[in-house]
Amino acid sequence: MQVKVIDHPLIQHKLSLLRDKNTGSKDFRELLEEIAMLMAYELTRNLPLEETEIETPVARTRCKVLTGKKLGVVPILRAGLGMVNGVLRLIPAAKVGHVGVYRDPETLKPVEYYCKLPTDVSERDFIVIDPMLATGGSSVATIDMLKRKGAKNIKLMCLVAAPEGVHLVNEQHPDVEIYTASVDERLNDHGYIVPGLGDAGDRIFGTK
Ligand SMILES: O=P(O)(O)OC[C@H]1O[C@H](OP(=O)(O)OP(=O)(O)O)[C@H](O)[C@@H]1O
Ligand SMILES: O=c1cc[nH]c(=O)[nH]1
Ligand SMILES: [Mg+2]
Repeated sequence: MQVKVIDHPLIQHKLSLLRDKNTGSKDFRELLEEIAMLMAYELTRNLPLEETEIETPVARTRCKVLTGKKLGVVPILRAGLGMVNGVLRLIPAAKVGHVGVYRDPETLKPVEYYCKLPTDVSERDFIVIDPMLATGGSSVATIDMLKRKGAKNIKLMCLVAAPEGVHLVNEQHPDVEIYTASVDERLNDHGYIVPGLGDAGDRIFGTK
């Protein structure tokens, strides 16, 4: 199983608060955004730097700045929207694409309904974001879509993953690195992650 678990104490603490069924939508949204920002810090660890020369109030010096590599963030609607602002706080120059995929509650298969990406897809590195990686169907469908449009370098960032979803993404897209705050035990008979945190979209938007 190829997956990077980000086990920073701040992320783990906030994730535990998110899992609690008594956490309401307002706190859920705030915590999710904070965790997304902390996870983005880890995902961007290897961004390329270049040297430049600047003048401090004291002396001229050489120092490092980002090369300006083009990045794209792609939330999977709806629940992925809850992570966008956290990621953009660290990489504000990233363009945001949107992919609409929902999981049919009977078949658990992904249903695609929207796709709007930056025009220069093939020039960007992408981070696909969604709090939940359950069967993996929605993430695989989104990555398929991005690759069909020309994306070559994609990372997947989710909050909670099931082993089943990690295996499917590894199998279908072995080049895509998965980052998560937790690999949980399993899926239940309805395809929900156990222990998980319930339906992420409904908890963010208060729809249930
Ligand atoms: O790995 P999978 O088995 O595909 O399940 C995960 C997907 O399910 C949830 O979305 P949902 O279908 O509930 O849509 P929503 O975000 O609009 O609520 C979640 O946000 C993922 O996109
Ligand atoms: O546990 C799960 C599985 C799919 N989608 C969710 O929102 N939660
Ligand atoms: Mg949902």
